[in-house]
Amino acid sequence: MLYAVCCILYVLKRLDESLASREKALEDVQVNLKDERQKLKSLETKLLDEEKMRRKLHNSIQELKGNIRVFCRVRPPVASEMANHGKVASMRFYGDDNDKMELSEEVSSTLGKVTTKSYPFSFDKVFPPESTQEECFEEISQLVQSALDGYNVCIFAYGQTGSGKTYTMEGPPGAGKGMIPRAVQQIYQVAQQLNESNWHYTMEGQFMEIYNETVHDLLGDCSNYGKIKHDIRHEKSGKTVITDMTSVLLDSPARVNTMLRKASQNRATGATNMNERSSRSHSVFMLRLNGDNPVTGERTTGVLNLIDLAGSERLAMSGSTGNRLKETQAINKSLSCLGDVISALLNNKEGGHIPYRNSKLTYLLQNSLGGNSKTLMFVNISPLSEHFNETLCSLRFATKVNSCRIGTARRLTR
Ligand SMILES: Nc1ncnc2c1ncn2[C@@H]1O[C@H](COP(=O)(O)OP(=O)(O)OP(=O)(O)O)[C@@H](O)[C@H]1O
Repeated sequence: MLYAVCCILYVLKRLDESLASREKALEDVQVNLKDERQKLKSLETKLLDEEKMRRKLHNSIQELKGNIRVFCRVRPPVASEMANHGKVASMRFYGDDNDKMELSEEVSSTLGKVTTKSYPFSFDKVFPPESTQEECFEEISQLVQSALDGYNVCIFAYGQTGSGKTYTMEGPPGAGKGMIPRAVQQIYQVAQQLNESNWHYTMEGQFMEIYNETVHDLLGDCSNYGKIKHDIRHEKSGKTVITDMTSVLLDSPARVNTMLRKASQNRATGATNMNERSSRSHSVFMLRLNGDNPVTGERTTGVLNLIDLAGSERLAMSGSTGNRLKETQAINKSLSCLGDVISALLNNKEGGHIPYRNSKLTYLLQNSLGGNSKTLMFVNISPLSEHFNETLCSLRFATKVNSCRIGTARRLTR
């Protein structure tokens, strides 16, 4: 009996010891957990600080590069042009930063003496004919990042009909895909990474066309095309609202392809000849990026505008009548207003007048062409000799834009 009691006491003692050591282990685990939580919190704070610093540095770099930048892109000759014995103009590309080009032509004097006349140009970047879409996008991807960080960004393609504007902006599907699908893809990727710093993004896209100074919805019901009047309003918050314009929530990269297809369908509805129409209207893809950080309480709205402008060639006014004359006048007016706005920005003193209201295009882009925005212009040019004069005009217009340096961009916060 005594032996049994001793055994029970012994077992109880061992159990007691084991319990005590488990309690101690639990205590240790709790202390460790507290330490780990503290470490995690300080890492989170560090991550937030680093993200803030990244945004600040990124913006400083963009400002140093200039808030209006101009890239020149020369397309290669296409097969049909080569088959028709198209003559390629003499062009030279140089500069340590791939930022210079020279156009040359042979001119005959009245005495029959042939000399070479050269026209040198310098831009932020020059893309020769062999440049890929990937190379072009690499240069603009930093501006896409700025839109995510809450700045208004405007990227537009300027040039004569057939110079490669649509190819640059939308591009053929696959490896050649253009700036719009690449920008959306980058935004998805970066938005996912920024989730780790507690930033949550939503993206809404609108796609519109300005034809004859009238705004059309390219994402609405085809049967409504041209029947609804859309007004442009700028709210005090800096937001641009276009009334009754379809807005598409872009919650997966595949949506952008569906959206581009829909836009091209609508464009076809509005035109008897799609190519003809696309070169005589401006298309504007407006992507609004709303960022929300519940931890820091920060909210940002950035807008990325990608604009494929109407063909810039000087269309003969004489002989044009009816619709053609109206179209010609509308294109000439809006492109020259764009030049006027840029000149005004160039010469602007604080608070000076900028004639945004003189055309639908400049009014729509008001918040993306000024002190509160970053702007990039692709001037697309044809390589052919027969387009030499138009090419020269485009390069001169772009030079005017390039010498325009606008004020410091401010981030839009909601
Ligand atoms: N970088 C390029 N590489 C290969 N082909 C190109 C390139 N740029 C343009 N092209 C081709 O050149 C032709 C004209 O290009 P595109 O339609 O993009 O011109 P555009 O300036 O948009 O004309 P439009 O004003 O009529 O819309 C197309 O056949 C296009 O595929």
